[in-house]
This record gives sequence, structure tokens and C-alpha cells, in this order.
Amino acid sequence: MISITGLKKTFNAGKPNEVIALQAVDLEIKQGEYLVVIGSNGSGKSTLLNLIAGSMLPTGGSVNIEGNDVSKLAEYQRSKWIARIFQNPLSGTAADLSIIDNFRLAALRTKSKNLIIGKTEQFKQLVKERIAALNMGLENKLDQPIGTLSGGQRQALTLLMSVMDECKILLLDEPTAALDPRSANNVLKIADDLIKQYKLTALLVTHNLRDAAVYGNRIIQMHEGQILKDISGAEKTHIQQNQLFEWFA
Ligand SMILES: Nc1ncnc2c1ncn2[C@@H]1O[C@H](COP(=O)(O)OP(=O)(O)OP(=O)(O)O)[C@@H](O)[C@H]1O
Repeated sequence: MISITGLKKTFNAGKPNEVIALQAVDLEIKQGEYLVVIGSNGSGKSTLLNLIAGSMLPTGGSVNIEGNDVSKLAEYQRSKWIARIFQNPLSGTAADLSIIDNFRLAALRTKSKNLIIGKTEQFKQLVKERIAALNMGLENKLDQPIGTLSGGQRQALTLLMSVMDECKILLLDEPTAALDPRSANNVLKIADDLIKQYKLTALLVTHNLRDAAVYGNRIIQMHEGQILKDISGAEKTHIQQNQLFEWFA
């Protein structure tokens, strides 16, 4: 699904403040895999996500998605495959627009010219049903500005918008860092359900080792721009939070 070969990123190359953020990373991520990315501050986790999303271009190496070399494609050109959820719940939605209008915008993002899609009553009903399934009581607030919702509610809706938009890859960049523990838990559970239901390939960057132990079917640990550990299968299923903590010793 995602094939990363020799991926490198150097910031300020040749200058005194040069930083090698990624050093020739190789990584194969299978379709349907839910990969949790952990690692200390500055180890290259966000850089890896940025290079997959196309929000920055690599210094070397390549990113392939479904056999397409996307290494030189801009972020918007990769958006037919990729949706990204950020730490800040304000990212990715238009605060002054209603919930339903935000869903319309998201639906139009990858379906340019077919402006009718988001306007129909059928579309509104579909959005209402999907929102009701989140069990957050938001289905009767479709005309309310999305900016009036809590951070957790917005993150949940942003997730839903992404999957309704038929993305195949979900990039979760510390999506719960700004949320209280209960909301954080809800958002990660919703993400987990959506990833399974829509058979998405997902990457979750997190500093929360409990979440890293609970969610996903593979964990990588980044260190100084390289992959230090990579576990999956039964080893991932049985790993405990305290064992992950020891990785940081
Ligand atoms: N735009 C940039 N310009 C210069 N250096 C950068 C830039 N972005 C990242 N870096 C550097 O690259 C290295 C990797 O950063 P990155 O944000 O990928 O780490 P991270 O693992 O996501 O860290 P954190 O857990 O703190 O979010 C760090 O040393 C960082 O300072």
C-alpha cells in the first residue's frame, strides 16, 4: 500500500544549523495495517508523516502509494488517497460554517465539478446517519457552526469527514494531544472503529504509550531519524505499556 525507500530529509543542508531529520528510512506498510509511531521528541515522527502526506518534499528516496511514485506530488495531489488529522481540533474544518456545510466541503474536495453532491437532501440524510452512529448526540445539530463544538466533538467529526471522503490512508498526528482523557479515549475508539469498518491503512503518531499498546497492529519506534524497533503480530498484541516505556531507557 505504502512503500517507502531510502527516505531522507535534511533541513538547512550545509548550514551550521543543519538537521538530519530522517536518515534513509525503508518502510513497507500493508493495506489495512494500523501503524503506531512512537519515539522521543525530535526523532522524526512528524517529518515521516509530512513526507508521506506531501506537505514537504524529501531530500532523497521515494514514497510509493498503491504502486504510484508520489514523491514529487504536492499535498493536494495526494489527497485522493490521504486524509490527515492534526493535534489541533481547529485544523481541517471551517469554524464559522455549519456541521453539514463542513461535510459538503469535504465531499467536494475530491469530487471537483460535481457540485450537486453536497447539496442534496440524500447527502444530508447520509451525514445525519453516520453522525448518529458516533453516539455523540450531534445528529440534530447539523446546522450549528462547527466552531461551537468541543475539541473532541470536532476531532470525531473530522475523522468521519475523512472516511466519508473515501480516503484510503489516514494519518493521525497526535490527534488527541489537546483533548481531555475522556474525549481523547472517545476519539481514538472512533478512529479505531472507522479504520476497521472502512479497512483503512492508518498511521498514528503518539506520545501516549498506553494508546500505543492498545491500538494498532504494528508499532515502530523512531530514534534520531531512523526506525529503531518494529513489532507486529502477536508481539504487538501482547505488548504492555511498561515494556514500551523500557524502550526509551
Ligand atoms: N521545518 C523545519 N526546519 C528545521 N528543522 C526542522 C523542521 N521540522 C523539523 N525539524 C527538525 O527535524 C527533527 C525531527 O523533527 P520532527 O518534528 O519530525 O520530530 P518528532 O519526532 O515529530 O518530534 P515531537 O515528538 O517533538 O513532535 C527535529 O530535530 C526538528 O527540530
